Amino acid sequence: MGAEPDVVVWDVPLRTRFRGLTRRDGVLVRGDAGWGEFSPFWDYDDDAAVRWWRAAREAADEGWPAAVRTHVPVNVTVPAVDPEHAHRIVTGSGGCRTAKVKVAEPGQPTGADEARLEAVRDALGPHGAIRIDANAAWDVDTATERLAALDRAAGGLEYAEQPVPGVDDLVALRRRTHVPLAADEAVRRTDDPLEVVRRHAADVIVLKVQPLGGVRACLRLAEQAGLPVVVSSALESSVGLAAGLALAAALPELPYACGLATAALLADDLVPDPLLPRDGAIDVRRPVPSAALLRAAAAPPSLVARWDARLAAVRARA
Ligand SMILES: O=C(O)CCC(=O)C1=CC=C[C@@H](O)[C@@H]1C(=O)O
Ligand SMILES: [Mg+2]
Repeated sequence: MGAEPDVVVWDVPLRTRFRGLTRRDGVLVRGDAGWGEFSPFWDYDDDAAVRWWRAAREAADEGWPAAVRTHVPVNVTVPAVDPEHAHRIVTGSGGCRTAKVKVAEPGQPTGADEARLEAVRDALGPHGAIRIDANAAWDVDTATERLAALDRAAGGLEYAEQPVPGVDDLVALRRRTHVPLAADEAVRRTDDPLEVVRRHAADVIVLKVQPLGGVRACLRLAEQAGLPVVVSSALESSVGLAAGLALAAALPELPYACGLATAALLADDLVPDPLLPRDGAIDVRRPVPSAALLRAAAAPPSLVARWDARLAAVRARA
């Protein structure tokens, strides 16, 4: 057997369609500190992907700052599935007491979101917390009306993540709803991630390690923001999730469950001991990929060629 390669292109199926995807792919790179993950979604251009590359290099070359906690409470992530499926996902989540439910999926009939939220409430019980994520699907009027209806259907919403697209819309909506608002795309898809904070556009900010350039970059943002932070995944393998976990573990305060339980959405993983919750929390650790699982998840040659070209373009910009 030869030495293991230091760059691996992987490709695994999802259990359920999520964000329009049925598979997830990316690159692992190995450095002195361990493996890092580089897996920008294909709708991020090469300039935007530079931050994802910095996060991968930080993981591979430096590792992460010290943890101040040993486990991180997480939400179960419920894709835009039918009510029975949503119920099963929550009851099989590994004890999560918070659920994040995707809503406003294009093409779904009226009432689908309400039915999913009722099922999630039934599965969680009265003391669980339910948050929704609309991925910027609504305008301000629609969001005002939908948040009132979904707040009722859920028996109370903890918050709504990015119900409307931009900072202006969040500011306007915030005056018209009592549901707290979390900013995700308004933080990770902009050159000015703190605009939401300066303009009082959100109650909570969502931080994702790869799109924001690494654990240390996120820790700086959290400190400057001074708002509650929810660390969420970018649907990574457990290698990439470990960086999110390291961020959540290093934050001085962690008032909300984090969106890091997404290994459950992947049908395969790259490590023998994926980062899945037990009793609603994930233990802070850094799992190591196995050669056998990397071989099993190896991408086909056409996809390897696409990633090689993308890596070269992004590294030239970094
Ligand atoms: O926050 C979670 O519960 C899981 C992560 C998650 O929802 C997302 C991961 C990756 C891409 C995004 O479209 C999506 C999100 O919008 O937050
Ligand atoms: Mg989101």
